Amino acid sequence: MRVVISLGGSVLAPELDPERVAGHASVIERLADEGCELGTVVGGGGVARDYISAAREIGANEVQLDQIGIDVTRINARLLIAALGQIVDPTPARDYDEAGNAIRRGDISVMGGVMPGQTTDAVAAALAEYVDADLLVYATGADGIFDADPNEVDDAEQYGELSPAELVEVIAPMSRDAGASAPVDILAAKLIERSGMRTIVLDGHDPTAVEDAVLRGEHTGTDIVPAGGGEPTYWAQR
Ligand SMILES: Nc1ncnc2c1ncn2[C@@H]1O[C@H](COP(=O)(O)OP(=O)(O)O)[C@@H](O)[C@H]1O
Ligand SMILES: O=c1ccn([C@@H]2O[C@H](COP(=O)(O)OP(=O)(O)O)[C@@H](O)[C@H]2O)c(=O)[nH]1
Repeated sequence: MRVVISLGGSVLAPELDPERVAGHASVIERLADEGCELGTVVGGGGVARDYISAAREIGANEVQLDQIGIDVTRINARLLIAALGQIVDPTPARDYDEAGNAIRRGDISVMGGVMPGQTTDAVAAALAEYVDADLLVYATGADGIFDADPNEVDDAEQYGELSPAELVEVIAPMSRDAGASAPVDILAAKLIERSGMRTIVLDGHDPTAVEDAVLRGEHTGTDIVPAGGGEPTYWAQR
């Protein structure tokens, strides 16, 4: 089973904590031990937002801010690689070919951002389509997609399941500025719609949530189920 995991910066590196990074790396190693082929895409987290807000104050434009964000995601990729030992491609992939080649060799691939105007959510969706993944998992700061930000609105309601077209509709009004917060960005939603990729969005603060979802199909987040997706049997295909 081939899986792409998007580890949001808010779960991997809200601030720098080596134990947190090691916890996520342990889960990735266990998934590899269970026979999963893995591509991992990491976000920028608090450090990226600090850099972006400082540069915005100085007068940087949105593309410059995105470039700063991308650089930080690549540093976070190196941090996760450092925690993953021997079974990982030691260099963060700069594009989808590099990531795909590493995965085909049997290595875990880790990458950050690739180009301005998007976030690592879109990178993960593109990588999942490129390597023909069975499953795409977003480990983020909320337990799925809600009708409002659940960290801001007390009675926000979760969508247990969405079609890819519904996902696009829910995500479309959210901000696209550098450093903006959304569980999945609009380009990611459109790529998921185009590819029909089976996708889960879940709260990744506890790294074992990803393991439960991938190996056992157990999670409390949002399932994005393409038309004709049928029963989610992917975890039985390992
Ligand atoms: N409709 C929504 N549903 C879920 N989360 C939302 C929504 N709107 C805003 N958010 C916020 O988006 C955050 C995820 O964005 P971000 O912090 O950039 O995550 P990540 O680091 O995982 O990419 C969530 O923690 C939540 O506070
Ligand atoms: O392909 C990419 C990936 C990231 N970014 C920039 O880097 C920031 C941090 O990445 P991301 O939002 O994925 O991090 P997270 O929200 O997970 O901390 C984004 O807001 C963008 O400004 C970008 O421009 N292109």
